[in-house]
Amino acid sequence: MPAHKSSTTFKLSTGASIPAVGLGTWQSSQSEVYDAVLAALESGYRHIDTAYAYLNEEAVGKAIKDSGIPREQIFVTTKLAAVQQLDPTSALNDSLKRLDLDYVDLYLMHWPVALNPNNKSHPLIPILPNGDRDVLHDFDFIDSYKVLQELADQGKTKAIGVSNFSIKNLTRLLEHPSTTIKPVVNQVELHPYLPQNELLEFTKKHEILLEAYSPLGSTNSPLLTDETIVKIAKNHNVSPATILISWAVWRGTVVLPKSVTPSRIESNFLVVDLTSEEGKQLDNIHKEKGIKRLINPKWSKIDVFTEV
Ligand SMILES: NC(=O)C1=CN([C@@H]2O[C@H](COP(=O)(O)OP(=O)(O)OC[C@H]3O[C@@H](n4cnc5c(N)ncnc54)[C@H](OP(=O)(O)O)[C@@H]3O)[C@@H](O)[C@H]2O)C=CC1
Ligand SMILES: O=C1Nc2ccccc2C1=O
Repeated sequence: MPAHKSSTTFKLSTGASIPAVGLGTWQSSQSEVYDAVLAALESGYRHIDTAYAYLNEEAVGKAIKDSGIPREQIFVTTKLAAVQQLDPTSALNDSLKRLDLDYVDLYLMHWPVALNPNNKSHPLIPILPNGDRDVLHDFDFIDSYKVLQELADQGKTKAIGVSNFSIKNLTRLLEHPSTTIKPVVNQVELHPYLPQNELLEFTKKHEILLEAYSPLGSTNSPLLTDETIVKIAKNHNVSPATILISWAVWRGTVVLPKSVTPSRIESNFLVVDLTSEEGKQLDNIHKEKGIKRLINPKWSKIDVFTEV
């Protein structure tokens, strides 16, 4: 089949459906994101990924409303920022107000880390005089996850999940006696230079869906000129981005390409059917190129991606 609009949905462990391709909105300003969300919804997207930390929830919500598409047909995710970890209830209430929605479909803990909300040096990333992030080292993500469960019980979010969780942190969360609602997804960086094979196997076993962030390699991506990806794209007469998005869906992960460019928003909603040979070639790129993690903020002494 030639390139076609994505119609794949996955099932969350709650039973709800989630469209495989969603629009990413990190680094999309309020004015850009309004047009981007409208263009995406017009192209057929029904899944938008935002976060308090992206400072664009108002415009995302306004575009959803102005699109005229019934609310229940759009899957909306927002996230609890590190600086909000001590009060998830107020954080979600405030996000819902900014989005002008009664509920979100998915609320994610953005990072397994808390930053000091009383340090006013920066509204999102407070820093200490030595320049380190003002991390609350006594914080335990188990405590804020308990509150996320209450928010799900209250219906303010249809589902809860996590982001940037390692196997070690997921295991601890799943095994903790206070965990009564499993996270439905783990949103992590995922592309051929960081295929996350062990995490994918682990999450499949636990019925947790992986969501691929920075699937195109984020800003100034080396993936878009990678010779294997370019060759497969030429075979299908599509852009390298379409191959990266198709590969993510082929592996059974949600994929969240960001764009504020109308033509890219439209083409990023297209997928092609990869042959198993092409899928394997994409799976194997990291063996030659090495593993490259693009997003790894410094959380003072904490390395959120360390497995030991
Ligand atoms: N949970 C988390 O911690 C994180 C979540 N995310 C989520 O994942 C989303 C995607 O990740 P992100 O880091 O934004 O990066 P992406 O991998 O989606 O890449 C976005 C970049 O690629 C460009 N681009 C988009 N489409 C194409 C195309 N078809 N051809 C060439 N270039 C293209 C965009 O430019 P332009 O916009 O100018 O078109 C932008 O510069 C985020 O927006 C956010 O929603 C991201 C990082 C961390
Ligand atoms: O969504 C995010 N994108 C990022 C990029 C760099 C550091 C943190 C983040 C996010 O939380």
